[in-house]
Amino acid sequence: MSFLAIDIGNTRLKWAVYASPQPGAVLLAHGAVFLENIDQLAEAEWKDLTPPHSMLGCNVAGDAVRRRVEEQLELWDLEPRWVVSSAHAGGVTNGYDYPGRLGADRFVALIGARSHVLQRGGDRAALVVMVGTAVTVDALDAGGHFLGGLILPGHGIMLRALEGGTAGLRVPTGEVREFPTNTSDALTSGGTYAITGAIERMHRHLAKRAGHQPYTFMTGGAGWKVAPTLEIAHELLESLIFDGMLALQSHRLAL
Ligand SMILES: Nc1ncnc2c1ncn2[C@@H]1O[C@H](COP(=O)(O)OP(=O)(O)OP(=O)(O)O)[C@@H](O)[C@H]1O
Ligand SMILES: CC(C)(CO)[C@@H](O)C(=O)NCCC(=O)O
Ligand SMILES: [K+]
Repeated sequence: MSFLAIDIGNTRLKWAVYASPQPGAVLLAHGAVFLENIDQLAEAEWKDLTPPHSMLGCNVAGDAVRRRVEEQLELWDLEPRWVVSSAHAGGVTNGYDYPGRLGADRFVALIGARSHVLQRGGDRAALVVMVGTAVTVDALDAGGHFLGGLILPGHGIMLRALEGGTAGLRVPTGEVREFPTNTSDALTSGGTYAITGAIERMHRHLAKRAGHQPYTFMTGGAGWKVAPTLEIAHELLESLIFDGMLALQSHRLAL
């Protein structure tokens, strides 16, 4: 019973097909396309796939994009289903003031993180970091309660904002340096340390609240760029959102 998981971010759509809708299922195929190219999925990347039996998606790119993806899904006899953040699902209790307003990608990543914590024995808090178009840094306590989190601009948005708002900051990508001595390095280092600084700060908040060192799980297209500069122990879990969707789907089927 193959299962298609779709993660629509603000820059790219990521998809993966698993042999079954269960955590740890075998990955059969996967891909990523920029949102500009999603109207070609059915005639390109998805054309020769074995038709999946079920699907679940999470979308933070708006209803128009979701509808365009649903058109592509007409290739198969599937009921499109999309995650909506709620007060409680997949072992996570959502502490947002208005639970439905939490980005579905954040909710699903928290559910994925919770399933990783449970696999490792349970009783530990987790910091869930997603480095994509935007960066989110979300805190999960040892009981699976989402305590709250940060949203900040990703690297690309920070650079574009600086380029757009100034006359002298249109320069090539630089290197991360402790003491940058040119504009390129100053911008690249500023963006990277803004992100790692926020992560390290939230890690302190969560360690203090939990009374122990939390796990730190990092995911997202630009996670690998941040990882070398991050001064706390962490794990890159590229498939965290898909792990969350597998956990959600298996919970749903078990009900
Ligand atoms: N070499 C780079 N220099 C600066 N910014 C970059 C670079 N590569 C990627 N980015 C930016 O990092 C952000 C995230 O990249 P990417 O699209 O790979 O992540 P993503 O997880 O697919 O994002 P989303 O889920 O939000 O669509 C984008 O805003 C992109 O512009
Ligand atoms: C913050 C992003 C853009 C990260 O992808 C997404 O989760 C989103 O649009 N969230 C909605 C607002 C919120 O989570 O509070
Ligand atoms: K995302």
